[in-house]
Amino acid sequence: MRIVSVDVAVIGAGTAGLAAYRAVKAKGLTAVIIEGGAYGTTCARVGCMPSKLLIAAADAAHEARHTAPFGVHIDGEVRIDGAEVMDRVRRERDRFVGFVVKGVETIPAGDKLVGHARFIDNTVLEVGGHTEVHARRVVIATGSSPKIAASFRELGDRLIVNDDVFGWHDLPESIAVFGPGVIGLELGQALSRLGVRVRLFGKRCTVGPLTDPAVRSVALEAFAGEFAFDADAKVLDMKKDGDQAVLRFIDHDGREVTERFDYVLAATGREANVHHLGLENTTLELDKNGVPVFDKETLQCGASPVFIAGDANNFLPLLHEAADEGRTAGENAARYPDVKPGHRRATIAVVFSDPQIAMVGQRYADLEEGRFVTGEVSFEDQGRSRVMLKNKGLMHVYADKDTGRFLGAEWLGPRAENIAHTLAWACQMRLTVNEMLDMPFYHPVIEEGLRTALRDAAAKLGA
Ligand SMILES: Cc1cc2nc3c(=O)[nH]c(=O)nc-3n(C[C@H](O)[C@H](O)[C@H](O)COP(=O)(O)OP(=O)(O)OC[C@H]3O[C@@H](n4cnc5c(N)ncnc54)[C@H](O)[C@@H]3O)c2cc1C
Ligand SMILES: NC(=O)c1ccc[n+]([C@@H]2O[C@H](COP(=O)([O-])OP(=O)(O)OC[C@H]3O[C@@H](n4cnc5c(N)ncnc54)[C@H](O)[C@@H]3O)[C@@H](O)[C@H]2O)c1
Repeated sequence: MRIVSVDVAVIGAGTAGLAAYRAVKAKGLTAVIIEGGAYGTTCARVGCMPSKLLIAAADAAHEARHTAPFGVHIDGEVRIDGAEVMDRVRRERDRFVGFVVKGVETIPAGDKLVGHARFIDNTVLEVGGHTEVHARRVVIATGSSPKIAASFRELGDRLIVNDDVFGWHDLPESIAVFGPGVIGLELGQALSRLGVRVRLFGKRCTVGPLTDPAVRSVALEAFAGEFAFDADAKVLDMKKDGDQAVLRFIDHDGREVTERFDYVLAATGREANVHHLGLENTTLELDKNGVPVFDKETLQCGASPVFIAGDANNFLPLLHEAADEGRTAGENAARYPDVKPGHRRATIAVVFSDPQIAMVGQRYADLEEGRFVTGEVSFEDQGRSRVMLKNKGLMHVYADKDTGRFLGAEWLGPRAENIAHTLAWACQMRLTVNEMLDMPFYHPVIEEGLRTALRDAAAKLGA
């Protein structure tokens, strides 16, 4: 067994791990970055980027099919070539992965270790059965994986996860998607728009990350109006039969239905990759999910020299958060024991469905009852949205009853990815609703809808 001694060992060469490694090196310390899988990151390889590529193709198909209300007619069929769709997804995905891999190639060979890492104690790691790393500090940046209930295993090779979709060379005829969270909603709607027969099965009427019941019910109606979507499914049985999956379930009308699908996509949530890390060999305290208990500002696990960043800590599993947390964890690993809080931005999340879903600042579910007002706008009659025939959705903005400060928002509506940034910046700047209303609003734009919601909040504040 080879022995390597370094200041900091980083486990995982994803977005968080690479940021941590670079932060340590910038402080002039020695470091190794250990990767057990393929280089390229989850985001570029099987996450953000290939999913958005698939959605872009789906949007093109959808727009082409919906020109008639404008008096614009495409005479003839809108033809989707599944092989071409997947070819572009994989080609462009490989390009994005290539950029990441190029970056990894600039890391000196002596700083890279290939193999799965396991803790022997708090600061000694065994890597791939060939190397023992003695580090003064460790950063865990091992990402997350799909969480799949045992009942799905009956489906054998008909059961797939997001990673499998992006390896396809053609589109299937049909797919059952379990989990109307972020992944299930994005992929389910995209596949449906690309002509795949989709049925989306949910649990307890959740949709995306929404917690505001009114916004959620508008979202449920919008998506269920487009493709088969049972938000509170009662599945009786699922099994593999030849090269298909057979599902028996109770439909909306209470009837028992048996339906066959080419695949079942499990998008039922993700769990941190911490279970094969040998954490039982450390002194770290673990939470109920087996994740080390850590400080959300410094990312330090207890008082130990171990830090945890990105999806591995199960806190804010988003790309920009993984990059920020990686840097904080790396800087604090370098400074240990003199750790300090890293930069936390206002929270922002976008689901690239159509209409898009966005959440900024405090979630409705986390607001204190009686301490806030809700401003509302429906996009049904919002000028610009109606002009473009994108007039679906509902926005709720929340403001502090005493100070008038903007606290957060949840909504479903057109171009939410852009408005989310305006609102996240206002949130981080701790603006009041009146200060936001003092800002310019052009005409005619979707942001005028936001102004309506803010005016509604201002009226309720009595401001
Ligand atoms: C389908 C999908 C779509 C997404 N879309 C978006 C989006 O649009 N916007 C957004 O903000 N976020 C999105 N996300 C989330 C985003 O991709 C993740 O939050 C982010 O990639 C996490 O980065 P990370 O560095 O924590 O993990 P990763 O990039 O997964 O890196 C972890 C690395 O650790 C390695 N590893 C694990 N265990 C070990 C071990 N024991 N030893 C050595 N190496 C190990 C893994 O092989 C992996 O390379 C999406 C995710 C998915 C799945
Ligand atoms: N646009 C983006 O930013 C983006 C896109 C994709 C993923 N992500 C990240 O990845 C994370 C994981 O996404 P995800 O969609 O896997 O998880 P999720 O937690 O968002 O959704 C899981 C969904 O599965 C449902 N569910 C669980 N068990 C079920 C069952 N047996 N039957 C039916 N439904 C079931 C849950 O009720 C929930 O709605 C997200 O939280 C997000 O942070 C972000």
